[in-house]
Amino acid sequence: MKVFVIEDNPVYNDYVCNLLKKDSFDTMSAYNLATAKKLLAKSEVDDIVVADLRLPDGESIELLRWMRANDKQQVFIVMTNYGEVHTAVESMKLGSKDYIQKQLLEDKLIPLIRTLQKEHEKRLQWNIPIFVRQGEAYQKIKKRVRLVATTRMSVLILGENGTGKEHIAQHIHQQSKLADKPFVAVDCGALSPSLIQSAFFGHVKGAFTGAEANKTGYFLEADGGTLFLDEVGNLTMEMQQMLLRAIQERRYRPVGAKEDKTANVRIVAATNEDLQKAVTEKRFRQDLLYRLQEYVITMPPLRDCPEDIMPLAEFFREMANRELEREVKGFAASARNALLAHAWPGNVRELKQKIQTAVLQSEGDMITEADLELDNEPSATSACFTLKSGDEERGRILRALKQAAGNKKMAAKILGIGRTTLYNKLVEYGLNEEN
Ligand SMILES: Nc1ncnc2c1ncn2[C@@H]1O[C@H](COP(=O)(O)OP(=O)(O)OP(=O)(O)O)[C@@H](O)[C@H]1O
Repeated sequence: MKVFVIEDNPVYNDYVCNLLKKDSFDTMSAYNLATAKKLLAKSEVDDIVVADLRLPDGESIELLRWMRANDKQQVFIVMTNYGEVHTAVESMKLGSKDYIQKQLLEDKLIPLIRTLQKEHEKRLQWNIPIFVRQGEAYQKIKKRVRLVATTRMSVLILGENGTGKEHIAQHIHQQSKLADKPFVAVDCGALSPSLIQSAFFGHVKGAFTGAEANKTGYFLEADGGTLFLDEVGNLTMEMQQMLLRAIQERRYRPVGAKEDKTANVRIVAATNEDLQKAVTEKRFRQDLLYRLQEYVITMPPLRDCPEDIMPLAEFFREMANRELEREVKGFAASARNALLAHAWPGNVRELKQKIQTAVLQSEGDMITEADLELDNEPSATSACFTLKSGDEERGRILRALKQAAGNKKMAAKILGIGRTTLYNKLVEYGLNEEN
């Protein structure tokens, strides 16, 4: 998946691309409509276009029209300045997905793209095969899933973006007694604050302007089954209060209704945020957090599961071969090393994307390091090698050494730390002799 940035000001174009690259998105730039059309001729269905409203050779709405006329249905986001919102809204009638004010771009662009990406994944979700990971950390998670699945306890799944939290939520549902009932996933970050109450609880006809018929909310849709609250840290305080009541008292009231309904769902929530910190900052209710975290499952970042990287990569290679009708047979040694050394800030999602791109670009039987387009500088995420307990840190170092077959330079790269730091840690943990 790539993001096409169409913006005539080169400095601003670079700024947008860098913002996206920092979050491990691939980008392509165009500075006018003509080049944009040329680039888009080779776009994939899951690509996204972010375009300035006005370009030197026309308006980006023209580009959108051209795309739709040429059966290019990619998501289109318009960037606007103050005062241009009206035209942007017009563009949405033509099928652009959203618009974003340039003044708010830094905060809004990445969350918006993530939401759109997830919507795309969701449309494909039920066709997606899942690889059963065998790594040590993952085995522990499977055990925790098994233990909690058959209870009615609320589960909070923690972990960085792309670690597979939603899959775990689905496993919990599938292994529960509610498996034949619905699993409803809600992206709490994507809901408009003005409609959120109705989205969760539904509304009755005439409850507010535009409420032309009764609407079923997520609670009723998931009745008897599992309600999965993704990015739960993004809920407004008001919504948190209503959710707490629904969970605690098992009752909720549809907007405009005269009576309560019974809430009969099991709640599984996920977040990549430190919710305890959000509580301290008064952005999240402590009482709701207690309710959500009756049982906690923490997904490790992919860089902490080096033994899973190659099996997952092989799995995604085969998937990509099937989807793209290619016959790429494996990975060259340098590509393997690069995969193992990369810090994977975007976790499994990033690995999947990189492999898909590599399969597409590969010219021979084997994927090369260049096909992967990895930037192997230790990333900001991997650099924060701050571990809570010595045992955990020791374990991570041992796993990295095992994965790197004892090569300390490679192990340091996998851990995202310098070689000197690794040597110091080996001495500290008495590992310098055995390794
Ligand atoms: N074991 C696996 N086998 C196959 N694909 C996987 C596996 N784990 C994760 N993925 C893929 O990685 C991507 C991210 O997974 P998922 O949406 O579950 O992560 P997440 O932690 O919920 O992400 P976010 O925090 O962004 O919501 C999806 O495309 C998913 O299909």
